[in-house]
Amino acid sequence: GTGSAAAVPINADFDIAYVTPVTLGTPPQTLQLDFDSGSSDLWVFSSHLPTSQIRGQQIYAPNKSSTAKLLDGHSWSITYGDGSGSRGNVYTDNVTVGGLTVGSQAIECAQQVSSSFTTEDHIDGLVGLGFSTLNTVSPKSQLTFFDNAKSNLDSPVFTADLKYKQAGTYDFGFIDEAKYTGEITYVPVNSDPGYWTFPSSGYAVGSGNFTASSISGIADTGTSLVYLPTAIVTAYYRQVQGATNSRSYGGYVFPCASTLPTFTFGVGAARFTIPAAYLNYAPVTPGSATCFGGLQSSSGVGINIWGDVALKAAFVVFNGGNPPTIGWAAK
Ligand SMILES: CSC[C@H](NC(=O)[C@H](Cc1ccccc1)OC(=O)N1CCC(N)CC1)C(=O)N[C@@H](CC1CCCCC1)[C@@H](O)COc1ccncc1
Repeated sequence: GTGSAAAVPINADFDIAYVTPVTLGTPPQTLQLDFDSGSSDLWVFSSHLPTSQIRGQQIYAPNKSSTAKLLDGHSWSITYGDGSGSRGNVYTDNVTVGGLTVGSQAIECAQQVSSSFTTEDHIDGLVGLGFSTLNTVSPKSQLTFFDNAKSNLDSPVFTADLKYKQAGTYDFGFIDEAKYTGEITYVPVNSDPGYWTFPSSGYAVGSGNFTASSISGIADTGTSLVYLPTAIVTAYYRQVQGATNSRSYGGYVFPCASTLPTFTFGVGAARFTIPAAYLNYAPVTPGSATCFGGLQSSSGVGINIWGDVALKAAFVVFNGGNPPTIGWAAK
């Protein structure tokens, strides 16, 4: 089988995250979920949450689904890189994404969410697409939607075609040739950390020379920005008039009117250029003349992350075969 669903930006002014409609249970309950290749829990706002923690989100009510089953004695608790988090209990039920259905998928029902989830009313939960080793359900960890679907997929892959300020798609089980140009460059994935970790072959700032250097990082659809080693990031912002590394704003900022260089990264022999517009991420506060960069240092994060700012400059194939690989193509 195959599936295909839209990835819709949750904010009209800048791409902080993308959500995809997912139907759960019988009769179907549709929620807008953030597909996140940087984590491996499928969790939802649920009828088990105190109403004080719900602010406009859609919820999944297992007791309204004839196919829901409590996973007795199981719980989950997750904390993300930005400090947000959630926890709760677990049901299994049918989950459908873009025509692809998984029966008895673990649906982690939130009983508590952190304030940043309560205030982000466009995200009703997450679909983790990382490796199932990262799943937080205890005492028995659960499989991701992709891992459960894999044996029924025409091909054990999902692809991300994220776009700048417009809807893109996530496809499951097939590679849509119409979504990319040229060849797909595949490189090995180290799944041991549980992320889609792959080697990049180097970078260039604007029209400058390409610096060959092996950079290990993760392809993370759930992270908005790109986080790379400080040496690379300082080389980039040296080319930006008025750029400073602001402690108060938590990263590199610059006058919104500044001209930004592009940023090119290598995957094997292939080269992908992130347009300057993607790197002029957003005003630090609405209407401010100071803007926050889409490229930031990974020194505070602990791992290099190729987030949405980079992913939307390419068509990316997450190949869950044995061994797993990741493919990058121009589009
Ligand atoms: C450097 S990992 C930071 C990253 N979270 C972000 O990217 C959030 C995303 C967001 C925030 C608010 C609303 C909507 C989306 O956005 C920002 O943090 N920013 C964008 C806006 C900008 N002004 C400031 C920076 C992150 O934890 N991702 C995880 C998934 C994410 C969690 C929050 C909800 C949306 C999904 C995940 O893939 C990676 O988990 C880890 C990474 C590293 N070790 C542990 C966990």
